[in-house]
Amino acid sequence: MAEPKRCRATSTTPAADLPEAKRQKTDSAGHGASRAPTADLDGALRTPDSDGPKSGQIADGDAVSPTTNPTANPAESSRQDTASSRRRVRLRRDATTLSSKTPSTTSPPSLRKARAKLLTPASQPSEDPDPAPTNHAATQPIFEVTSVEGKGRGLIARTAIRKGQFVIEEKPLLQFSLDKQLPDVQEEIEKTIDAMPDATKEEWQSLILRDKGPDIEHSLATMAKALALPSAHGSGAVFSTISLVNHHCSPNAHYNWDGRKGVGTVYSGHDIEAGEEITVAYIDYREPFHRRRRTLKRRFDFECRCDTCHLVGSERGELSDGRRTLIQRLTAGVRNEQRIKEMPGQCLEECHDLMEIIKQEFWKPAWILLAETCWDALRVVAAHSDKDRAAGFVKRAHRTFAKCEGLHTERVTELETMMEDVTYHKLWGACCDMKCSYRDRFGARPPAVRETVPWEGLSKKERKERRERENQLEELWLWGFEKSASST
Ligand SMILES: C[S@@+](CC[C@H](N)C(=O)[O-])C[C@H]1O[C@@H](n2cnc3c(N)ncnc32)[C@H](O)[C@@H]1O
Repeated sequence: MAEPKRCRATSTTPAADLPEAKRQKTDSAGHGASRAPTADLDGALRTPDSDGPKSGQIADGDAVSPTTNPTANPAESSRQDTASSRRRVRLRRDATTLSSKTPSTTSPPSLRKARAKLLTPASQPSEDPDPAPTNHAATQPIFEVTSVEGKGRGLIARTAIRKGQFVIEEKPLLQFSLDKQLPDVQEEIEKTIDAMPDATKEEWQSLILRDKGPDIEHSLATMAKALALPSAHGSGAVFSTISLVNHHCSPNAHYNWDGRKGVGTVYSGHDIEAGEEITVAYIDYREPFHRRRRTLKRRFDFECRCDTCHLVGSERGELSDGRRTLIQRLTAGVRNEQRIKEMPGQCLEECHDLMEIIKQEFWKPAWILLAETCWDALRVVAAHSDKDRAAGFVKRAHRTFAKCEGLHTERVTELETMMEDVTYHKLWGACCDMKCSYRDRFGARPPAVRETVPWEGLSKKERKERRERENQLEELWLWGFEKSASST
């Protein structure tokens, strides 16, 4: 077994960054405050994909210049400082005019509780059956780099990794535009490599994929593309360790670009056993087999050897491909602005179906896809000012995204603001001028989550059953699907 590779950037605990996260939250709240609550749905509606690259999918966008450390540029950071102080001034102005909508500076108990839960250190025993992002790796490497049959090198878990556990965070060795033509990328990369310190150059050299044959070794651009994962504004980033994580079409971990820190992060998507390979998705893995294969060949020049691609017969065709096609179709449907406007009830039901199919297709739930569906459902109910459901979706989306991406991403910060006041959603009330009632749009109001019958006089067994039922109801309510709760 190969010597474990040293991972460089695993020492930042989420708790250590809390003050900075809070500052950003205030900024984000200001954004919300400055937005008209009845923004036009057509203009304001944003698909989650347009927020930046998500789910390991490479997004198209602006070019970025290659750099080994995007945050180290003093001119850039002073520009960011000026921009953020200008934003704070604007925020204060918004706060005076919209004082009734501005969240209090101290977090409400619900938010404090949620944060505290998510920040439970890994070393402390947690009561939470579904624990939150933690940072074991700071003290003990939780993976090793070793060779994996048919895939070259890969990351193998050394210890059991729990769902939502932090695996690694790393600054890229280099970044380059994914939109440019190969010769231009080649030039861009050559310049960056020339400017690298010797140690970084060596790290880059060690990444070179020998199995791609002699040609690829001569084409830096093709090599970099084969190693790159999405980063800021449609650029690709090559990492010393993260670029060694192999692809899987039902991955057990989630790669994300943290634009605020300028680092790539990996969090486990579900429990991973010691000895199991840690995998992420390089592409949108909701696609059916043939499309995934084409995209992987075109962008990364390899044929996937994961278990999902090795399914045969109807297991792959009718079942896996059928479900993934349906997942894609339903996802497009629930993000369609016209449908959100005209048939929100239907969209919400489809979000529910979507979650069920996602749970069926991925033998361990694909949490990031569930979180994105929750985010989609939130947009539907927010556009129609459904406060009850929106609060449930916000809570669930926050919890799940925080597990997949950590606490610092734009989306998680935005959700925290909404946990204080859900009407900060960009689309809040965008469809409220519609001439139909709440009942027409969503059906009857959701039933109360907690039963009002008193507990006195119940036997121990009855109390236990009641508690279980209430927990079940609460779980469904958290997902926002009260209708299902009443039908169970
Ligand atoms: C970003 S690198 C990952 C690290 C690589 N295994 C190495 O040894 O350096 C991507 C390359 O790994 C291999 N690879 C990754 N995932 C794979 C998979 N699911 N099936 C087959 N090969 C894979 C392919 O050769 C691909 O071009």
